[in-house]
Amino acid sequence: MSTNLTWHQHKIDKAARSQANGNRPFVLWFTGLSGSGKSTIANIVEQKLHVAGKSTYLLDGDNIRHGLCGDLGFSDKDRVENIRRIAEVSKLFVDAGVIVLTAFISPFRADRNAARHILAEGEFVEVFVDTPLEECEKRDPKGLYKKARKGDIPDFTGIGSAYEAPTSPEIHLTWKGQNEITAADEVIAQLKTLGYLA
Ligand SMILES: Nc1ncnc2c1ncn2[C@@H]1O[C@H](COP(=O)(O)OS(=O)(=O)O)[C@@H](OP(=O)(O)O)[C@H]1O
Ligand SMILES: Nc1ncnc2c1ncn2[C@@H]1O[C@H](COP(=O)(O)OP(=O)(O)O)[C@@H](O)[C@H]1O
Repeated sequence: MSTNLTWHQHKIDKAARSQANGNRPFVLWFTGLSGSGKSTIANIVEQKLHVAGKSTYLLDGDNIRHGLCGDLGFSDKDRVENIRRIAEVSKLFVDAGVIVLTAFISPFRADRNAARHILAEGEFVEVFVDTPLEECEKRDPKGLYKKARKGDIPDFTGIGSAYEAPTSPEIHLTWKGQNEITAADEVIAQLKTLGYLA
């Protein structure tokens, strides 16, 4: 616990940086099972935002676990800390006036809610990539479900570790056989409806 600290108010603030960037900054928080399509869809959404002239940054599970969260594993405790750090980093990017996309399983409801409260009101947009376990397991892009079924990854999400589905996400992508481009288009359309994009 750090003590004897004083918060510094800088002359250039979030509003000034957002205006310079021409963005309303917020976090687009993708959650879903491994293989549900978080990274794939977030990548396409980021490309679309970039082409539209927005400042963006995509924080992706596997990448962040190579650096910032390289000391964390997949115990419940480590996943809680993983999500807390991602939320704090997202907050810094939002403060910089950037649209942040995050692609983490973020399996626990309480942690996603905690992340929401680390951001200011209206800055957290939860996107539930609702792809059934059977489909994720069929895709198995990294062969991890096969390993988990063999017992080699005992705490794998959806098999030996829980995934708590969001109850009221801002955007709910229910997979019904549509491809990733259609899913990304739906995210952009919903962001417009919700007033995040013009
Ligand atoms: N035990 C276990 N459970 C789930 N996932 C595992 C596990 N071990 C390794 N992986 C790989 O790590 C990626 C998930 O990392 P995250 O940081 O998103 O996980 S979490 O939000 O902290 O639960 C996840 O990536 P995605 O498939 O992109 O979701 C896996 O590639
Ligand atoms: N509708 C879809 N949406 C997203 N990904 C899809 C879809 N259909 C097939 N895929 C494939 O499923 C895999 C999803 O992997 P990934 O995006 O890494 O998921 P996650 O980040 O949730 O683990 C990719 O190989 C992608 O090409």
